[in-house]
Amino acid sequence: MAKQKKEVLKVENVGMKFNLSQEKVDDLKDYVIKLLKRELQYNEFWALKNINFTLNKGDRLGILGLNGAGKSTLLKVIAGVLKATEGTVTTKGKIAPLLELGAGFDQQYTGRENIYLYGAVLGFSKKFLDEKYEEIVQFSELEKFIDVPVKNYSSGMKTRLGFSVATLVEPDILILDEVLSVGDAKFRKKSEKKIMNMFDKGVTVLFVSHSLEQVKRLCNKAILLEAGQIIASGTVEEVSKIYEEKTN
Ligand SMILES: Nc1ncnc2c1ncn2[C@@H]1O[C@H](COP(=O)(O)OP(=O)(O)OP(=O)(O)O)[C@@H](O)[C@H]1O
Repeated sequence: MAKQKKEVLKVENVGMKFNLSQEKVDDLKDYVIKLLKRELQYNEFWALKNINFTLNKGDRLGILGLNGAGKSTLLKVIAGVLKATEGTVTTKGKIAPLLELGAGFDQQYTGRENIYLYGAVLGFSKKFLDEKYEEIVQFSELEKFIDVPVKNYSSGMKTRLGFSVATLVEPDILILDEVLSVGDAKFRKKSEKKIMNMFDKGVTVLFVSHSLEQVKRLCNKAILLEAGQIIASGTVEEVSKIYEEKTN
């Protein structure tokens, strides 16, 4: 008997609309005045339209597309960072969104304080973070800098700290936006290993990368986005062939 496939993600008719302001607004006062006088002109812009797909446990989906195709927006909608204008996203289990790592840090606070702040945002309790604190610091290799305000960190250091907190628990769905291409070579290897371990345990992955080689190596399925719509989906081999033809 065929093994029952367990559906963990369902994206149905998702659309995301942004309002692009057409004019330059100099400051908040200017904005409020223009708003009251109804002088603000917006261009409606659909960054995603009619997005439909499902993923089963253990699927690893590569999301391909040129700049501005809607890849990051799609990941943010699935992660719950953005609310879709229309359609629904249904997920089962824990999600670890590795998006813009370190972007949510408070620059004035130290690395130590940000571990607790960011950890709380990800839903971890103080007790859990106390228990995992040493592990986080060790993985990030920021022992010497942990009591320094994050504003004095390099972007790679922030990413390392963000990655170490975000991967504390094994998720059911892992959302990766270019994270494997940041940090130095040493940390890249280490983070890729940690993620590979999650793969072995059957995590479901959504992966955006401009490295086709990386997508082919890590994913089994793929979709190709163009101007916010899925124009191809299938195995990673099929879809990357179409993508390569389009970009050559
Ligand atoms: N907050 C926002 N407000 C207005 N427009 C936005 C916003 N976020 C994204 N967009 C627009 O939505 C479109 C899709 O952007 P997105 O970042 O998802 O593309 P992408 O495929 O990830 O591109 P890249 O490969 O450059 O990272 C772009 O045209 C972008 O300008």
